[in-house]
Amino acid sequence: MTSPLQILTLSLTVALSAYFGPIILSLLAPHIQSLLPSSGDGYQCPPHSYTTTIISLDPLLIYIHNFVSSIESSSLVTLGTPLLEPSPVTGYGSDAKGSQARTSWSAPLPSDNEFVSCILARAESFMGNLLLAGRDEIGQAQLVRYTEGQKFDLHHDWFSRPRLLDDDAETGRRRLYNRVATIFLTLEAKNVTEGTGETWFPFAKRVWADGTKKGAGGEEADEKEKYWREHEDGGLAFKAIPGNALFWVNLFPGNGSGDGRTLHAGLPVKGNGVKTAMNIWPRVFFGPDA
Ligand SMILES: O=C(O)CCC(=O)C(=O)O
Ligand SMILES: [Fe+2]
Repeated sequence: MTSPLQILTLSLTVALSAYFGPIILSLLAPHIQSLLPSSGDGYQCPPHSYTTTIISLDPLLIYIHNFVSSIESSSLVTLGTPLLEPSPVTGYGSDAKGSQARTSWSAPLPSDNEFVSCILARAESFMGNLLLAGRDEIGQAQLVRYTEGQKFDLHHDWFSRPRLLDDDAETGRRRLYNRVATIFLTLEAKNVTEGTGETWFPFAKRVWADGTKKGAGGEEADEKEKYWREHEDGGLAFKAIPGNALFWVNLFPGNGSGDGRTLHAGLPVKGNGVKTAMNIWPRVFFGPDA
């Protein structure tokens, strides 16, 4: 027989769950999707939860914290790893493979994969008014991997002359494009030691570069220095931290020409370090066929 104490306990449990249940659910809701399995089954693109810090205003360079979750990172790495090949260098007019300037591995990522399309949509929404709907494109994502000694020497991501879109070859349309901006996202950094595998911008200056070491943020500024440092040869070097990304604008807004101050390098990964990252290069189109 059920005792009065059991009935009381049961009623209390029901009442408490009815009261606290919705509160607990609403607290968990933003995190539930990122806890789903990495197989892709049942994955639904969650709303973003990144935060941003403006590093430089001119050119615009923004540090993005937690652009992707660890589930998203590992799924992208798993997806792209079997596709990796020696990296081409496309910025200088030809797609030379095996260049000594860029010794990493890379792979285009299929845009129809649910993780890739989710991150591209996130990137596109981050870009806001930089892309014109119906004309411009977010482009194809690229996975890159660096192992011992691999690097990408100083370069720009923009093309010195806009390129013709290969996809137009069959239609006779002649659309010219350039990479208006870059989102460079670190997905994995295994055994990547301090001072190695960084992304270095020799001309980057902090907004608050006024000769003093710290910004107005005080302790907050100290905290942020975990993510980047002043490089001994000038500019700023950003550490490879999984989930975090760099966003910068490659082209001058007025005439669409490339901004030389966006020069950057992927510094060598040393020892048994492995850095895996993702490039997103949104395209703006020019010319009468755009
Ligand atoms: O590896 C890096 O830190 C930068 C890579 C890069 O600049 C590129 O792939 O275009
Ligand atoms: Fe680059």
